Amino acid sequence: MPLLKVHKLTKSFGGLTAVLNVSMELKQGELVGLIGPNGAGKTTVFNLLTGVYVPTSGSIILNKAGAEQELQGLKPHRICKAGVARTFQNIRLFKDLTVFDNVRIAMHKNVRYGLLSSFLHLPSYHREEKRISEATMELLRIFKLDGKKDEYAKNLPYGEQRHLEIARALATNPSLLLLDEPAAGMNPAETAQLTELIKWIREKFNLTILLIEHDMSLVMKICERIYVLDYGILIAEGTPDEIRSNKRVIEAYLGEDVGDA
Ligand SMILES: Nc1ncnc2c1ncn2[C@@H]1O[C@H](COP(=O)(O)OP(=O)(O)OP(=O)(O)O)[C@@H](O)[C@H]1O
Repeated sequence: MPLLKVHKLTKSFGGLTAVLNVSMELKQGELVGLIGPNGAGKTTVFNLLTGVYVPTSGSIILNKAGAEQELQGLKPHRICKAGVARTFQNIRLFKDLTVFDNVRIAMHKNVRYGLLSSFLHLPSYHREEKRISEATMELLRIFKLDGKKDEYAKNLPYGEQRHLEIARALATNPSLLLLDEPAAGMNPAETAQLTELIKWIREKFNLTILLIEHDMSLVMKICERIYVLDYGILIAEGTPDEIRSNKRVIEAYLGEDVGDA
């Protein structure tokens, strides 16, 4: 049973159909790319998967430990709780909070104390807060941000803000991670480093990853499969080699000489 099953997903905005009958499946542990020209509908697919938009039609089914859950129509926080986390094309951190608090707040999705014990500051509250602080620091160490835990997010260099956004997404303990253009704005050295990091976190956190990316060196290097969108329609699906040599994809998006990894 796939981890995620998307069936005939459609989203129209008035007269414009941004996504039409998109079906895709992600197996547990896969690292899959979603590519296509500007305006093809990639971010709209992410917004549908995370509850920012309600689909016009179609279904999104997440399978967790053998139980299927329909996600379409759920609010973003319910979808996050179900195990889907994301980053954004334009970084959306809590810019006026510290690096530590950005991650700590995301961890609170999984708190194990009730409102009453928090109000009364019972031992269970203190135990849980300690656990959250330790787990937050552990994540910051992984992303080499522990030395900057007290800095405001807005003061981090761009590349580190992108890392912090991924750390914050992981703090919600997802089974599916959606990365929207994680390499945008990065130089080649930063992109190479990010490529390794994405591979590594997949193993470490037992994740399934779907990523949107225009940097074909990254996509072709780490994705096992790739879906290609054009004008809201899936025009191809396959391995990096199949996509590289797909005539329709070359015409719509890649051009003749792209994609050597
Ligand atoms: N909220 C909205 N209201 C109206 N139209 C929208 C909305 N969101 C997206 N669109 C339209 O849907 C289409 C797909 O946009 P989308 O942002 O999903 O493309 P994309 O593939 O992510 O592009 P890019 O690579 O440039 O980020 C575009 O024509 C866009 O203008």
